[in-house]
Amino acid sequence: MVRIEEAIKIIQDQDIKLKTEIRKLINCLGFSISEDFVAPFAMPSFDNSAMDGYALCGIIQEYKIVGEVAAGNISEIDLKEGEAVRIFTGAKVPENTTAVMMQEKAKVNGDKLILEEQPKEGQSIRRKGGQLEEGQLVFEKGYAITPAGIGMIASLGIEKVEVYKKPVINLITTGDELITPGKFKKEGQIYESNSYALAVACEQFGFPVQHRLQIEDNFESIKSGIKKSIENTDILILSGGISVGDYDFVKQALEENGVEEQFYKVFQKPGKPLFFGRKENKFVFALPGNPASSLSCFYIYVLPFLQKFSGFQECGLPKYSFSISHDFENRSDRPSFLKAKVINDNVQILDGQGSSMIQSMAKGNALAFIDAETSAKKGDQIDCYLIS
Ligand SMILES: Nc1nc2c(c(=O)[nH]1)N[C@H]1C(S)=C(S)[C@@H](COP(=O)(O)OP(=O)(O)OC[C@H]3O[C@@H](n4cnc5c(N)ncnc54)[C@H](O)[C@@H]3O)O[C@H]1N2
Ligand code: MOO
Repeated sequence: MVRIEEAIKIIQDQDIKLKTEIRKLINCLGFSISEDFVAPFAMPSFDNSAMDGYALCGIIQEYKIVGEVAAGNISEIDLKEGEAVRIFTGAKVPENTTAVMMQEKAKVNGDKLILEEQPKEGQSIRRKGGQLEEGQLVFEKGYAITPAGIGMIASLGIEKVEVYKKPVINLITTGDELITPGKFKKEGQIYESNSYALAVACEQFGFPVQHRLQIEDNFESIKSGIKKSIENTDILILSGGISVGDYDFVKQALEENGVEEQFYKVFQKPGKPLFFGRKENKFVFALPGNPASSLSCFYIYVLPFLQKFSGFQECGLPKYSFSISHDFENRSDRPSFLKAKVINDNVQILDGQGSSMIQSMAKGNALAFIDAETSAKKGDQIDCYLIS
C-alpha cells in the first residue's frame, strides 16, 4: 500500500517514449506542441490603427485631410506636420503618424479636420511587435493548444503543427453481475455504468477511448482479454476485480501478461485497491469497480497520466482552496476525496459519500480533499479538485 503522494509521484516519474505527429492546425485542439514555438515575424507586423478615424501628423487642433487608407491597403503618403488621412481599423498608418483620433472625436469640414480633444502621442496606434517580436517564444514545448492558441498560431500564418500523439486507450470492464443498460435486468444483476462514465470522462478531456470491452469474471477470459487488448493500446484502463475477493482476477491476469506492478493499493478513500503497472511503453490502470471509486481514481491518477503521455506541460485537474460552508468531520481512517460542490468561493461536502454512490458526484463539481480522521470547521480552507 502506498500513500497518495507516493502514488502520484510514481505516475509522474514514469519514463515515457513520447511520439509526435504533424497535424493540420484545425485538428490540433487539446494536443500539446512538441517543440518551442517562436514567432516567424513580429505581431503586428506593421504599425496600424486601432480605430476608424484619422491618422494625424503633429499635435494641433486642425489638420488638412490629404487622403485615405483602408485595412489591407498601403498608403504611399508621407504625412507632413498639420496633415491627416482618413484611416480604418487595422490599416497600416502612414509614415510620420503621431497619433490616430477616433472619428467620433473629430469634425470634417471640406478637407479640414477639426479635433474635439487634444490627441496624445501614439494614441490608438498598435505598434509593430506590440504583441510579439520576431523570434520571440510564443508557446513553450508542452503547451496544450486551446482555441485561442489555434487562433494565435493561425495568425502567424502556420497551418500544420508538430504535436505529441495522444495515447490509444482501451477500456475493459469485468464482473459477471454486470449487464448492459437497455437489457432486461434479472435479480442480482446490476447495470454496467463504469465504462460509460470512464469513456466520456476520457473524451471530455480530449482523450477518446478506442475500444470498450466487457469480460466475464473468470481468470482465463480476463487473462486472454488483457492479452488481446494490450497489444493494440498505449493505456489500458480496467474496472473491477482488483480487490481481494475470490473472483478478483485482474491483478494476477495482468502479471501473467507481463505487466509489472508500479504500485498496488493506495491509502485513500475511495479507491484503495488501485493498481498501476507497465509493460514496456504500455501502461495499465486497474480501477476499483465501485463507480465513485473508479471515477475518482480517473480524475486524480489516470487523467494526469493521459496528459503526461500526450506531452502536456501541466497535468491534472485544477486545484484550488475554498472555504468550507459547514463543519465537517472525516471519520475515515483514510485520507478522503469527497464529493463536493463549489459555489462562488465556498465548498459544501455533499451527502452520499459511499464508494458505490455516484449521484452525489454527478450533482457536484469538485473532489474535496480532507485528511483521515480530521475535523474541518466552517470557514476552514479546503483543497478542491475541480471536475467540471
Ligand atoms: N475483504 C475486502 N473486501 C473489499 C476490500 C478490501 O480491502 N477487503 N476493498 C473494498 C474496496 S475499498 C473496494 S473499492 C472494492 C473494489 O473491488 P473490485 O475492484 O474488486 O471491484 P468489484 O468487486 O468487481 O466491484 C465492486 C462493486 O462495484 C460494482 N461494479 C463493478 N464494476 C462495475 C461497473 N462496470 N459498473 C457499475 N458497477 C460496477 C460491483 O457490482 C460491486 O458492487 O472492494 C471492496 N472489498
Ligand atoms: O476504496 Mo473503496 O473505493 O472505499 O470503496
